[in-house]
Amino acid sequence: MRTLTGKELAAAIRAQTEAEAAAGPQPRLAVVVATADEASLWYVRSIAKAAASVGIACDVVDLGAEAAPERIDDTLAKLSADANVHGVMLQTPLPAGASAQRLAAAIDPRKDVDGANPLSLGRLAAGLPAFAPATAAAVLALLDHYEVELQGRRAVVVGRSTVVGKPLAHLLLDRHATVTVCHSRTRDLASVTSTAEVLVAAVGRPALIGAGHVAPGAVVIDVGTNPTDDGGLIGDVDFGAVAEVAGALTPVPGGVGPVTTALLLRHTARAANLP
Ligand SMILES: Nc1nc(=O)c2c([nH]1)NC[C@@H]1CN(c3ccc(C(=O)N[C@@H](CCC(=O)O)C(=O)O)cc3)C=[N+]21
Repeated sequence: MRTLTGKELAAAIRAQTEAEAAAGPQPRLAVVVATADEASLWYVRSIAKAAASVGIACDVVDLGAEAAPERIDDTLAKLSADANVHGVMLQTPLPAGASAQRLAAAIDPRKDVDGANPLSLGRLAAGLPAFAPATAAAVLALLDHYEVELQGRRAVVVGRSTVVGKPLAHLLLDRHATVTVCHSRTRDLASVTSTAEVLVAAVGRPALIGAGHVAPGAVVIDVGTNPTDDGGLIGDVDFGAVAEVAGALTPVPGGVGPVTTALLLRHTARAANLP
């Protein structure tokens, strides 16, 4: 079984991004936060730290966990109109009553470095240039890095979220995989996931995918980052059990996560260099 780690790939992407960022005016990323969620705030700190390391300016705009949707909308619109800001990201989760899908429409698609605006998702589906959500892009980057063939192969995505499952299905289709998307209402999940040559778990349920869900030799990508009670992190895949069956598997932590952060910064550098 091959362990597909993301750390080296993330470092390589950051090195490239540092060079791209140095080629023009300093790229600037604005991260809008309206949550007290610990995992989410951890991600924001790690984005800020990684941005600094590659020469990208990062403004964290914290509106507080009680922020009204109108205030979030207004902030996204102002940042989108600010010529000094090249990338705008709205962190999730959001306060009750605020919809990420609705609010993301206020992000200028040219600055939409986490692919959250519905226009970005539509463009992605239509095969037009757009920023893909960094997490979905990270799955493809890992598969490419480890030279996993996609053309003509059966890919199964578990999870249909707007940030991962749906955009990822389009990215995989674009690469000529045969794609099936499963979700909470899928009957007999294991019978579907067992047909996968490439299996991606992106649901947010700790250890949902066990040995019985995986075909021998399959490539398994674990997108889940579920916090544990002891302050650790566990994926959607039962690593120990699936490692006995799979041909290759990404670890959590140290798999998709670091590549996600690196790609968000790459997108920001590219947004800054758009003609
Ligand atoms: N609009 C939006 N886009 C997101 O992409 C988004 C979001 N909101 N809200 C929160 C989640 C969470 N998320 C993570 C990204 C990287 C790691 C990551 O790099 N984790 C490290 C380990 C961290 C540790 O050890 O605690 C790793 O996997 O190696 C984790 C979690 C992106 N999210």
